[in-house]
Amino acid sequence: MLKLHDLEFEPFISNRQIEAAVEEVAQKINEDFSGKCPVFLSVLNGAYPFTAALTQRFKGDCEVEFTKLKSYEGTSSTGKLKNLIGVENLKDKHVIIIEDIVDTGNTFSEIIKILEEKEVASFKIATLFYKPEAYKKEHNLDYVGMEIPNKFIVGYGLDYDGLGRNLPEVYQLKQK
Ligand SMILES: O=P(O)(O)OC[C@H]1O[C@H](OP(=O)(O)OP(=O)(O)O)[C@H](O)[C@@H]1O
Ligand SMILES: Nc1nc2[nH]cnc2c(=O)[nH]1
Repeated sequence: MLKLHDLEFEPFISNRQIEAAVEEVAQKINEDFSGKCPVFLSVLNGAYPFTAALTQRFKGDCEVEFTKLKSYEGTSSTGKLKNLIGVENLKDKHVIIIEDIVDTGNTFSEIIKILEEKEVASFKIATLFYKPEAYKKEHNLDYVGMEIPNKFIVGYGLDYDGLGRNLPEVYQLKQK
């Protein structure tokens, strides 16, 4: 059992399972981007462990950039999105957006809108976790580590009001 602030969480996905999912995504990206020099665009804060694990497995030249856009407060999506920072110099680049999780898809679709204005050569999305039951958008997700049920999770980059990002495994909110 894990307690963060006022909430209790229970173990859900082991570090081993996460590593296996990262490996699978990395293999596909290596196949698709062989001989190319993609820009991995990591969406802070949550994507930092996935970004490190994924980019270290990339065989070849690549760039790694970081961007930030906030949409979540507490345990539910607020739907209010802020601006994207750090996306200069992407013109004519092959961009792979790295997310820790795609939930409603609001964050991802906002990023797409902004990238389309940046005249990138192409873009794909790689997300470690995906909640198909919560996803409200049409856009196809290119690389998905793991599909999960529509439950609030923490760990491996994901936080509950600032806590839990450092955990090497993932926990889910405990049912009351
Ligand atoms: O698909 P959505 O419903 O938009 O949710 C996904 C987003 O929520 C989390 O970010 P958050 O805004 O909590 O910021 P953080 O990564 O700094 O915790 C996560 O990292 C995704 O970017
Ligand atoms: N910590 C956390 N952030 C999220 N952002 C979107 N979905 C989630 C989730 O399940 N957990």
